[in-house]
Amino acid sequence: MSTAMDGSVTGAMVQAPAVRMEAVYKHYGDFTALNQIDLKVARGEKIVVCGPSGSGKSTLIRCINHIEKHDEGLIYVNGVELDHQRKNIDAIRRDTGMVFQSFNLFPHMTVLENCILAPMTVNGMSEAEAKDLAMHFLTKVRIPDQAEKFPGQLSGGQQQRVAIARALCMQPKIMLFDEPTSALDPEMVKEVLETMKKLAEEGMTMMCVTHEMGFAREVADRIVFMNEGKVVEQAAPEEFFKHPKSERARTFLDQIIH
Ligand SMILES: Nc1ncnc2c1ncn2[C@@H]1O[C@H](COP(=O)(O)OP(=O)(O)OP(=O)(O)O)[C@@H](O)[C@H]1O
Repeated sequence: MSTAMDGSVTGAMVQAPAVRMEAVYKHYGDFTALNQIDLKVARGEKIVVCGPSGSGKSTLIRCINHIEKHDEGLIYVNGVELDHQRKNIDAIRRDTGMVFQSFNLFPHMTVLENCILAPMTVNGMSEAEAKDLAMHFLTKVRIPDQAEKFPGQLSGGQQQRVAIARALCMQPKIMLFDEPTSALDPEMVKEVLETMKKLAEEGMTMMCVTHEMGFAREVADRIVFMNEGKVVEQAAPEEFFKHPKSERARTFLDQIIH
C-alpha cells in the first residue's frame, strides 16, 4: 500500500482517508477564514499545517472535530460525514483527539481525574478500567508519577503531556494538535515534541499546526502551507523547504527559519 501526495491510498486495500475536506468554507461575519479547502489526509499520515498568523490554520483543525462549524462544503472523518444535523458528531469527536496550545486541563481535578473523566462519562468505562488506561498513557508520556498531582503543580511541558495522555485515553484514530508547544518555555518544547514524535513513530495519524520546522522536517509526511484561508501549496518537507512554490511561502520561511 502506498500514499499519494493528495492523501489518497493506492494498492490492494482502499480505505476512506482519515480526513477528507471538499470545498470547505468558514466565514466569521463578512470575513472568510477558510476559502475553498480541498484536503485529504491518509490514515497513518503526519501532516504539519503552517502559514502566517491569521491564515486559518486553527480554524481548519477546529472544523475537523466540529469545535468550529464549517459553513459550506463536506468534511469526512474516516469516511463518516461531519453533517450539519450533528448526527455523527459524537463519533467523530471520539475519533479525533485534540490538543490545544493552552492544555485545557480541569485545574480542580488531579491528573488522573482529568484523564479518566471522558473515558467514564463518554465511553462508559468503569473507574478501574479507566484508571488502568490512564496510567498506561501517563506512562507512555513519561509522567506516571504525577498522576495524583493537580495541573497547577506541574510544569507547562508536563501539563501538555497530560493533555496528550488525556486525548489518547479516548483511543482516537487521529490526533489534532493546535500549536501544542507555543505556550511553553523553550526547555519544555523538546519534551512535548519528543512525545509527539513517539506517537508518529507508532503510526498515529496526526495533523499538527506548529511553527516547529525542525519537527516538521523530521516527522511530517507532508507540509500544508496556508495563506488567507487557502491551502496555497502542499509538499513533502524536503521539497517544501528547498523549493517553496509560492512567493508567500518563501517569505514565510525566510521569516521563521534563521
Ligand atoms: N471566533 C472568531 N470570530 C471572528 N474571527 C475569527 C474567529 N476565530 C478566528 N477568526 C479570524 O479568522 C482568521 C483565521 O484565524 P485562525 O485562528 O484560524 O488563524 P491561524 O492561522 O491559526 O492564526 P495564528 O497563527 O495567529 O494562531 C483570523 O483572521 C482570525 O482573526
